[in-house]
Amino acid sequence: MLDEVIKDIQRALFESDVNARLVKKLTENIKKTCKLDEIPSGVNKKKLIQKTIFDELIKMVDPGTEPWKPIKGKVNIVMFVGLQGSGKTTTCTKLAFYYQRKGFKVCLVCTDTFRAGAFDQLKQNATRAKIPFYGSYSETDPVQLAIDGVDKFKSEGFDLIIVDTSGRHKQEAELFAEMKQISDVVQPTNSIFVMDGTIGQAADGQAKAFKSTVDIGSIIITKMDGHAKGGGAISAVAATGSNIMYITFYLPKFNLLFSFIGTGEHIHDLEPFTPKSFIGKMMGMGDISGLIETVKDLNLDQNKNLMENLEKGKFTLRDMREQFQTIQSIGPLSKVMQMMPGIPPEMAQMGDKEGTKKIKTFMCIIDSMTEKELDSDGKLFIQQPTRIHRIAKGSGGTVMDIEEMLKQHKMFAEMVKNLGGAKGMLNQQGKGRDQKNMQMHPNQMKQMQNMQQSMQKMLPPGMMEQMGGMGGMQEMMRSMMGGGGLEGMMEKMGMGGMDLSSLMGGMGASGAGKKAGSSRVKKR
Ligand SMILES: Nc1nc2c(ncn2[C@@H]2O[C@H](COP(=O)(O)OP(=O)(O)OP(=O)(O)O)[C@@H](O)[C@H]2O)c(=O)[nH]1
Repeated sequence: MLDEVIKDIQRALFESDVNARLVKKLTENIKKTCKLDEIPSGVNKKKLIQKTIFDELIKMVDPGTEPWKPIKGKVNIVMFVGLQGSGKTTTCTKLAFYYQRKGFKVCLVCTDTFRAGAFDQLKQNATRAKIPFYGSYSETDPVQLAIDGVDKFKSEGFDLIIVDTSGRHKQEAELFAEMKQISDVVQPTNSIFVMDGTIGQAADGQAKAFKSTVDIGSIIITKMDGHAKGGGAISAVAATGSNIMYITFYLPKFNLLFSFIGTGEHIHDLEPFTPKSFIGKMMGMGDISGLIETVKDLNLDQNKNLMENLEKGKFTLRDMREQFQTIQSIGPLSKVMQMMPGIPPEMAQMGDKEGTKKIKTFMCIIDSMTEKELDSDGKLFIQQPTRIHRIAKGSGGTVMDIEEMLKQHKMFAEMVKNLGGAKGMLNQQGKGRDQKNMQMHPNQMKQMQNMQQSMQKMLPPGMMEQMGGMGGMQEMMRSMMGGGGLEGMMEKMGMGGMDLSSLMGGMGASGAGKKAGSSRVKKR
């Protein structure tokens, strides 16, 4: 069994052009660690093999050091370099947006005078993301632009100044000379090399050439969109774009640190590179740490009004609107769903359109409410149904939409009330840790069932099965309500610390793997 699995993985890695020495080392390590003859009966050998492969793959992409991170309150100057079309300008805005969300005072400087339209592109991206920018239509000297832009933003107290430089189609002396001059005047705290993830073996030469000209601190690999195909260990390795595999497995050996990966053309499509998450996603295990980070970025506990209301067991329509707004700020729902183990990307995409549309409709409805209605518990709509018709007219939503939204709100409001406010919830969390089968009040049970039913209606077909059916969903919800929030939930689902074996068992991820694997076979 082990030999078979190893052969599969070797083939996949060779097909991906991964260096033969690395493949050999990986094989040796797996054989050394995974001594199947010595495993007592009762231990699931398949799971053990998968866990070993997981650990070994992580070792292959993990250089053991953290890439550079900006420090808040200091002037951090980041210079972006890379060939034309690698995705530099797009990635500059993505990175700026990423740190803006983390509370940095961020800005962008365009020094690309080579490509017509480069400044317009940066300007458009930056304006959309509300990020201050500097550039010029008349100044033709990139070095002067760099000096002026950086000076301006330094004097204005920005703590992260991102400088976009121009690219060329290939590695040319002119490009490197310009890059060096800008680097000399700007004195970047960190230079980031942006590399197109689809270039395969050309990555070596490119990385070496750029690294020998400026002191590159880290790499962002773009166009990794295809890599997140779910799947069991081996099929997923094969399903992964071959060129991307080559780069991710090979460049850490050059001592080049990956900081982020670009996963699409939109501003939200940037993810920190962490070996565990990367390999986990590759194996169809979701990205738990990414999910936790995204949730932390939302700073839900800093929403004073909501927290105060929850503590009192209150949940108004205004609170609901704030929740919708928060959800929107993290980008498309599919981004979050893709991080969840067992949900294949194509399924997440399916949920995206409908979910986002519904949230927009609900927000328009809430925006048409009066202050009194917003701060209410929604009962006044039952007492005076004419309010519903008024809102339908003003919001463009239908009476049915409004009723559906009010029903959702009522369900959550009652749940908050029944759980006895935030204090009650905390008590339940404590209990939940010790009690395997948390005792619920009949009211709570009913709320939970209602919630399950409406969630089921909102989920795309097939997703319910992915989540382990109604039983899986019940377990997840019980964990959410009683087991210490998201992290507790992961722990209960057997995903604390991304333990592969329990994950495979707990989530039915191998089933998702089969699907992804088979679609790959068809493609070839
Ligand atoms: N699918 C996908 N496309 C990307 C990604 N990053 C960038 N792109 C696209 O790649 C193309 C080139 O990106 P740019 O940001 O214009 O490239 P650049 O390196 O700034 O090019 P120059 O300014 O000419 O040097 C654009 O169409 C981007 O939308 C990514 O992560 N995934």
